[in-house]
Amino acid sequence: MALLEVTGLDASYGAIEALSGVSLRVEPGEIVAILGANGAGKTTLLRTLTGLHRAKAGTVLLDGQDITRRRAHDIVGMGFGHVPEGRRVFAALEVDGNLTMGGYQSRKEPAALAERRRQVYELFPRLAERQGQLAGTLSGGEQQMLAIGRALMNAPRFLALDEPSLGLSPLFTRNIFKIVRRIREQGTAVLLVEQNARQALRLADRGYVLETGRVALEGPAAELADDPRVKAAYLGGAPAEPSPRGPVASTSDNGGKGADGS
Ligand SMILES: Nc1ncnc2c1ncn2[C@@H]1O[C@H](COP(=O)(O)OP(=O)(O)OP(=O)(O)O)[C@@H](O)[C@H]1O
Repeated sequence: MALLEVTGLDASYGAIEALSGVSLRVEPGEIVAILGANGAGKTTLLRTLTGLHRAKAGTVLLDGQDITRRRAHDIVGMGFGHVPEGRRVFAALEVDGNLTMGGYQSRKEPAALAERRRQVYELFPRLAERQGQLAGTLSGGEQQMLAIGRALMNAPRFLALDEPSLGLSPLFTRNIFKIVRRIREQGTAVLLVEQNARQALRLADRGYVLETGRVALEGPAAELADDPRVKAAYLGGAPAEPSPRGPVASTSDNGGKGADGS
């Protein structure tokens, strides 16, 4: 059984249909990348999976349990971690206080929490050095580390990351991608939304390309990286022949970043 099984997911904002019939799965221990141009529905997908936005139709199963209309708080408690776009750390709290907030649901298990805190600091030595620093004064890359560390305080079985490399230098980006690999090695499956398609496909086992709210392409990451349509739209390759399944989103619509997000 897949760890995450999404079937026919629809979501909208008033009259705007943001997701139409999205189906995808993530197996235990997998890293799955979600690619797509600006406005393709990637953030809406994560927000709908994590209960922050209400699905209009479809089902989301986490380890066989229906979480489609559960509250965000309950979904976190079931082992689904979410690192939202834009980091959103608690700026007025110290680094360590942010980790405490992340582990709030396990507050009655102090020994387990202490062990997770130790693991987070081992994963992010830079945060360990800054335990007492106010989160709002951390650099962007450090805030991203903290946002990931905070989500890990719940020991998630499954972690959804929304654009973890956004706005980071190439060095920090490489570091974050290494961390994602280590998180997987520690047994957490990852759903990774990224504009940095080249690196995301190198890291991921499989991927899905979203186009105007629909899954336009899916497959093993290596096959996607080799697909002429993906190359043309996301990897800075030569323009592809028109797709029989419709056009893949245009290269000019990637937020003004280079094809690999640098
Ligand atoms: N709060 C909202 N109210 C109305 N429309 C919204 C809202 N949030 C997103 N949308 C619309 O839903 C569609 C999908 O947006 P979404 O943010 O999920 O895309 P995305 O793939 O994450 O884009 P980006 O890469 O630019 O972050 C877009 O057309 C967007 O304008």
